[in-house]
Amino acid sequence: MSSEQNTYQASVSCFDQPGQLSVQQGRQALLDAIVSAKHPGRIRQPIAELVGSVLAEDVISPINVPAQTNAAMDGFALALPEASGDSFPSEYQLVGKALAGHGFDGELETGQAVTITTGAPVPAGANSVVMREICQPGEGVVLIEKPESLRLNDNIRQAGEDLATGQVAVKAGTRLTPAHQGLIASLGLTDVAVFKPLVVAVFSTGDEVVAQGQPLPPHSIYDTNRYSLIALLKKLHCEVIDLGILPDQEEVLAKTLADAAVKSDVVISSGGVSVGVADYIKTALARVGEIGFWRMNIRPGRPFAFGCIGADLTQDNADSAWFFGLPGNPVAVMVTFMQLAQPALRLLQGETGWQLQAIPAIASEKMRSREGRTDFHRGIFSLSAEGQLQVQTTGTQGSGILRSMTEANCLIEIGDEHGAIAAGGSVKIYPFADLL
Ligand SMILES: Nc1nc2c(c(=O)[nH]1)N[C@H]1C(S)=C(S)[C@@H](COP(=O)(O)OP(=O)(O)OC[C@H]3O[C@@H](n4cnc5c(N)ncnc54)[C@H](O)[C@@H]3O)O[C@H]1N2
Ligand code: MOO
Repeated sequence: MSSEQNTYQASVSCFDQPGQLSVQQGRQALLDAIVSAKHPGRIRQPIAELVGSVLAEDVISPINVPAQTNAAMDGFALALPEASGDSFPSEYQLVGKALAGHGFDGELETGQAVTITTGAPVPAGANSVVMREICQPGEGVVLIEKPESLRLNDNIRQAGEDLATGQVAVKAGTRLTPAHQGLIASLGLTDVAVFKPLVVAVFSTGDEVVAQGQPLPPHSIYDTNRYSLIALLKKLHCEVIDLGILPDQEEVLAKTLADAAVKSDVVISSGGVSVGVADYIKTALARVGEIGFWRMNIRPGRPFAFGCIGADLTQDNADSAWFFGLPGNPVAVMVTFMQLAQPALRLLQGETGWQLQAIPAIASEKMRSREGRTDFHRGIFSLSAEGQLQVQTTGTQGSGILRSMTEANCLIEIGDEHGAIAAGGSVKIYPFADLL
């Protein structure tokens, strides 16, 4: 901690971090601080409502999927002579039907066939399925137009080829997608164990910040940050407590933080975290908890603060919560949420193996930055005619210009090691696909 941070001492230490951090160090420090924190408890979640939840236990397949070996095409199931190499007869004796949901009870002898539909069980003795389009069914026989195209095991889906009984279908810690929901449904399960939603309390600060529906007095601004934050948190599947807009008063902020920690796992504020004479978030937090670190070499978002409210959060402590103090500028709020708060929130939700997706791209224009600081520009990526991933900025990059976020499809990162990037230089981009 810097000497400035050391003036904000709390009773119990969750942290052991030095002063101004790089983005990498800050992200790691957040993860290190919370890695041993308790996950929220578990609940059983019905299979129609799994998307966005984090799986709390491995899902083990109780059955083979598919349960039976079945046809992948509408046509005829054939019993080919196995020992005839690649040369098969063109005529087969038609002895019955196997329709989806209705099997054929007998066993085929070599040279016999049944009509079959996609998904119907392949009868015993059959070893190939041939598409209807290249067959001519007749009275008691079926003729294959090009017998040289026949292959053993063609168009047959083996029992258990998707999942075998006892196989791990989805690992604990996975954030569930529509594909997982479908896969879990295919096992016949009605519900699975997921982590309870993380409860996150959110408020805006500032005497100039006004709620929607009110007239806008001189020197004021409508509250933007609470709404972008609530939307981001809901996308992350958190349960949100909206604490509204708080005035620039240390006493009120300290009381709100302490109260919020009792009913939430995480508290996120915006504004009041810099060095202005009315910026009280840090002093308020110091009264009811501890600042882990404050200020990072990031733009936008330099005054970002992280800490805890109440006692040691590595223990099961219902009156404590993690705290993220995001800067007031609306772009800084979204950038610090995505780059810093998001990985920590996902870890607290029990999600494992998730990482921010950084992709190399070529800058289509000159981009400003400074060595020793990580800059995040709002960008629009596309593929060039040559198939090269390229990115341009959305134009003016002020930290209060939220339009830049709405026009972008990614953040462009210019790391600490770089100054300005010339057109044609390499940058990293973070596509918005995950959250926006
Ligand atoms: N002397 C210094 N001044 C500033 C520094 C610094 O290092 N030294 N850092 C600048 C940076 S960078 C940022 S970012 C801001 C952040 O400061 P705060 O977190 O204290 O934010 P505020 O001063 O409260 O507000 C900044 C800006 O954002 C507007 N705002 C605040 N809340 C909302 C909201 N809910 N919805 C919409 N807009 C909001 C506020 O009106 C201000 O314009 O500090 C710089 N200054
Ligand atoms: O870095 Mo602050 O976040 O620009 O406005």
